[in-house]
Amino acid sequence: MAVADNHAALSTVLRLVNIEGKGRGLVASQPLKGGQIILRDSPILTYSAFPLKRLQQQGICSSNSRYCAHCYKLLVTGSATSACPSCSHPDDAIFCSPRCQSVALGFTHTPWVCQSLSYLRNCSVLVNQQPEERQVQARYLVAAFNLAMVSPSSFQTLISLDGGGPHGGERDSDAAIFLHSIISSLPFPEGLSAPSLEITASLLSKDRCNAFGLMEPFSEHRERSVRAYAIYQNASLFNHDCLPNACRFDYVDGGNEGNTDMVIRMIHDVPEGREICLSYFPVNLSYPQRQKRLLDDYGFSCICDRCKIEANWSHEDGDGEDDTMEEEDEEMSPSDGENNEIEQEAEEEDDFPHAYFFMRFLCDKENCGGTLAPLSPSNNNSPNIMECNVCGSTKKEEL
Ligand SMILES: C[S@@+](CC[C@H](N)C(=O)[O-])C[C@H]1O[C@@H](n2cnc3c(N)ncnc32)[C@H](O)[C@@H]1O
Repeated sequence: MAVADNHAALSTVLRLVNIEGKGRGLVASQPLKGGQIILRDSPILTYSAFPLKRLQQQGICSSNSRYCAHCYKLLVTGSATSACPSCSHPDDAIFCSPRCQSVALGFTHTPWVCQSLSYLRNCSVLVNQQPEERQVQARYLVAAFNLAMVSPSSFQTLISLDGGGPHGGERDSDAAIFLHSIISSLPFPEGLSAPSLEITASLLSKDRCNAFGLMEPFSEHRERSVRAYAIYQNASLFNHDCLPNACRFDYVDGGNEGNTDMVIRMIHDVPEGREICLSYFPVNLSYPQRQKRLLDDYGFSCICDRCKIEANWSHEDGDGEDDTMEEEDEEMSPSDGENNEIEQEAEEEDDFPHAYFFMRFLCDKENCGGTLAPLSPSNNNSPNIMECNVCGSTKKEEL
């Protein structure tokens, strides 16, 4: 059933529908081809993924890199930058160009944001006694309340996003109580009161369910980490599947305007009417890791076809945190006894769709774990060239 809402400009190839057990979702309104771009979306809100106080001296911070405080492009050492006239913090006030600075001062780095971030950075109970995640959540709340002031309609869009079901806000209730007490002391402009605890909790749940990480540049020698988070009005409507049929590309360090736009491309062909899903994390996570992430962050248990199969495997990694599929394969052992061979054969048969997906669409570059999708057929690209959405490498598909 198609749903009426304010996403009219969504895309001509996607239809917004209600899907039982998932809320809203997007389906193909016509047959779609592998590589086809089905959505381009600009963020309604972005914020830095770095804590307010980077603890580099203790080796805790994962990156020494600096990014433009507005568009999050990498700032190359020695390149000309431009700074906020009222503050000089290297994470929050350095811009890659006078243009970014001028847009930021009227929008993302207003005097109120500038003052609020300085205030929070001096808030000892936040920066010295709380986990780094809490500091990043505080940044997000500043960005969200600023959005309410500079673009009330975008703030309404943010509030309208899914927050992980009716109990979504409860997952962050401790964080909400703590952050609300701190945020209430921010210097809100005259005539504007601090938001209620309920709004704070609701905003945190929107962030948890909808923020996409803009990753730091790929390196074969370092863990992937996030440089900034971005929330998109339309890309937030894609539901999750552990074997997705579309994936996201971004080109944060490329291009000029719109470098934080998200591009969603089809991984393979699908018929009209098929739901289009992304994977909310790298596809090579193990079953326990995926289930934990989905329950903790998004509030649901995944029952996609891949999870139905993998639920019957034995999972020995108790904490479910560290192992990817490749590592887990070694740990997964069928139960002892004469049925071993039969179980093994059944597993291998059931595995087939996964094996095919991993062989064809999982990037095999060291430390990458990205998904491969064909280049867009509309740009006169040679057929069968696959591009990785993490490391950006391309390879010709052997058919
Ligand atoms: C980014 S939103 C996706 C759009 C959302 N369904 C809506 O109505 O706006 C993420 C939320 O969608 C729901 N969701 C996404 N994928 C799902 C799935 N495979 N099974 C059940 N619920 C899902 C969960 O409530 C999740 O917190």
